Amino acid sequence: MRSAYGVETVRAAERELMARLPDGALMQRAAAGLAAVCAQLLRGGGPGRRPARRKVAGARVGVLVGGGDNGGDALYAGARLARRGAGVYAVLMDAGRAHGGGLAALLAAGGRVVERLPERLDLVLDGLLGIGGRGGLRPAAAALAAQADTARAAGALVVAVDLPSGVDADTGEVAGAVVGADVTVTFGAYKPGLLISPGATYAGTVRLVDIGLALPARPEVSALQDADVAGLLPVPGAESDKYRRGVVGVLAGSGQYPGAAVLAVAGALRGGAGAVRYVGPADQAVLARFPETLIGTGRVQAWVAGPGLGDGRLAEVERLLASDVPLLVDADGLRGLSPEALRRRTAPTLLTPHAGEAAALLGVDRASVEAQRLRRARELAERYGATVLLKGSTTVVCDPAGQVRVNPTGTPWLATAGSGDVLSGLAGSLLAAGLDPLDAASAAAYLHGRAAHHAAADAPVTAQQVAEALPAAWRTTSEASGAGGRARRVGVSGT
Ligand SMILES: NC(=O)C1=CN([C@@H]2O[C@H](COP(=O)(O)OP(=O)(O)OC[C@H]3O[C@@H](n4cnc5c(N)ncnc54)[C@H](OP(=O)(O)O)[C@@H]3O)[C@@H](O)[C@H]2O)[C@@H](O)CC1
Ligand SMILES: [K+]
Repeated sequence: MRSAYGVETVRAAERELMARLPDGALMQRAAAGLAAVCAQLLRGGGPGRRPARRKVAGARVGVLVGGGDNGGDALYAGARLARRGAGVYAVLMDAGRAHGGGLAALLAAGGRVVERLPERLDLVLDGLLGIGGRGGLRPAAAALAAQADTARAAGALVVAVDLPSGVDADTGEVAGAVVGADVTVTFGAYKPGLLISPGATYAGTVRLVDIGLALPARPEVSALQDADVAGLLPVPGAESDKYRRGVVGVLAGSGQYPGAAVLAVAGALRGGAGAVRYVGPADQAVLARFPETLIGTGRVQAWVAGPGLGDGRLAEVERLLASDVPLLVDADGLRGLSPEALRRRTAPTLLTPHAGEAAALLGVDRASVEAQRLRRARELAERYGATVLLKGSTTVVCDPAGQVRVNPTGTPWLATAGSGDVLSGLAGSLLAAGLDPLDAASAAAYLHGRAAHHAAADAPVTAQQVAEALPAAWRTTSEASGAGGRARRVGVSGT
């Protein structure tokens, strides 16, 4: 699991640790880790944007230095690289405020202060601002961010110190100019802004340097990895039958959108429930494609309601809202949903909106959801008293208690018609198999992204192909974690 902590938590942990260490020790730990990653990149061990130099000596390194400790880290790391023979050129955002010790170390190691970044750099360190940055970059910082972009376009690797300057550490929000990094070297803990777009997009590959912080057990945001997901996936035991494995009901499709029913069932069949029950007018289309589907109402352990329903069947969604069965509501089912109806529910509810649907539920515009994914997902979960999976560039899952997971496996190829229907079927199936909404939603998003990678292989992909690749995604996730066959046993009670 990748665990991310917000600025206040990191600062508190830093204070606690600094009180027990000699002055400056933490910054030296950070700078040493940063310089080690830079040396590795210069030797060719990273995302290769230009031919590897194979050595640090003779490399040309630019350093953008802000007025706080982020600039201090960058200066000390620059000094370490200069001592190893690199030519290091520092541009100070505000000469009067650059970290004194760091600047002295850089100059003593043979580094130079220059007015602007020189040409033909191999690597640029972005030490403009870290967790002390607030709001959009001011003009002087924005001008230096633009210099980083120019150097990057000319082939330099850009390494962000702690986080790309211009990214909000707590939310991933970006207001205006920002540094686009190839690699971010972050200290002590991942920050939420490094895992959530748009921030995650600017961070590139994130490397964590341990500086010895003691952090709370519960992270503010986490991103599941293979082993976590493998541990959640339901595996039938010898005593399982289809009912014990859980039955998922799918209320989807309409005369206008029969395909949504087929795709939701396609996802549900690959999600670990023992059987899928379909209710709606697209039964012939569903049966033609999946003869194993049960048709018509009957007992289920979870419902998926909404994909392709049109607006004629909202009364059926309302009936499910009044039931005591776990319920996933997606797409058309989300229209006109009332917070009161959800809050009255005794069983868990999972909402799976995309940005436009989330915007409608919150009464805000879509752009504000895209720009503030974490904030908006939290708001939705709180207001509706439900777990929310907000689909998009970074899928964010948030439960009413404020636990947040972000999905690391997404791909832009998933922005294709019907892929959300597959996801809701899959997540509903995991709910029926007994996972709680937070786990069902985050495991489903993970597998769904993985499946898209399998199916797309860097080319356009259809929702049906994503559904068909789900078993391969399931297998690779289990195998990569070494948990093949050892995941949790399912047996749903009360069937
Ligand atoms: N604490 C520790 O133990 C350790 C901390 N470490 C490192 O310290 C970093 C945090 O350092 P920090 O607190 O000094 O803040 P930092 O990120 O340098 O930014 C402050 C500067 O930015 C400026 N500024 C702010 N907003 C701005 C904007 N929008 N546009 C432009 N400028 C803006 C602000 O100016 P001011 O608002 O004061 O005028 C001030 O000059 C952390 O990320 C990590 O790298 C590591 O060494 C490990 C040990
Ligand atoms: K930075």
